[in-house]
Amino acid sequence: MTSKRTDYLEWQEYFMAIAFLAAKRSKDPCTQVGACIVNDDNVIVGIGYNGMPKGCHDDAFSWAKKSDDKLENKHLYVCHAELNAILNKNCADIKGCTIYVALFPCNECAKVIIQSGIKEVVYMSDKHAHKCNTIASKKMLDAADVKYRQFIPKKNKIVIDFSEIDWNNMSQLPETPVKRNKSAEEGDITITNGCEAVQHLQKTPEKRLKVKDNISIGL
Ligand SMILES: Nc1ccn([C@H]2C[C@H](O)[C@@H](COP(=O)(O)O)O2)c(=O)n1
Repeated sequence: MTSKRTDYLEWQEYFMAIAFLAAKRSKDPCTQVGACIVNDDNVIVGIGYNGMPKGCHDDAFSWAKKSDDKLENKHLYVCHAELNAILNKNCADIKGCTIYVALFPCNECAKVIIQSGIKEVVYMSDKHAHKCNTIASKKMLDAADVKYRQFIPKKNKIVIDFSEIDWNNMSQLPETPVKRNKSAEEGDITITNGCEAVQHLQKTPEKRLKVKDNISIGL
């Protein structure tokens, strides 16, 4: 029996990665934030990123942070990722859910989180911990018994490679790097990792059988 793969994403990695992927949609030139809301069955019930309200076009409103013209500062207008994730909810209510968010929620988001019934915040960065709005946020979350904890990922990067879907069963090649144990012959390849072998196979399909038969394993 072929066992399942072992390098799949764990739930928390997956949810935080969804939050980070959503952040890729943000037009904020300085800070892109994403949020992902999950219920007790590990079902995603809301996703959001920081952006201007509907109808307030991204090119019509300034993304400035410290403009002399106070009305040019984005903070007056931008909807935070947590707010958008809550407003984007795809179910009647999100009571008892967990929100995964890249940055610790500000005081305004804490209000919405509390009022929505979310019971836990999982965050990556608390870089504004010293600021009043974060201190106030924690004061309210604590008073409302909304738990919060930092997520420390096992891996710093998750790569989404769209070409992966095209791999055939040849991608089930040995995962550990192997080296050639004899002089290279035409068509031979050394598997330095399954990816390279698969890419080579895809480029030279006429050699597929030859290369497959002659793939060197071991040292
Ligand atoms: N928990 C958070 C914190 C921040 N944001 C958004 C709001 C702004 O677009 C940006 C913060 O601005 P900056 O750090 O550049 O002053 O990040 C959010 O959505 N959720």
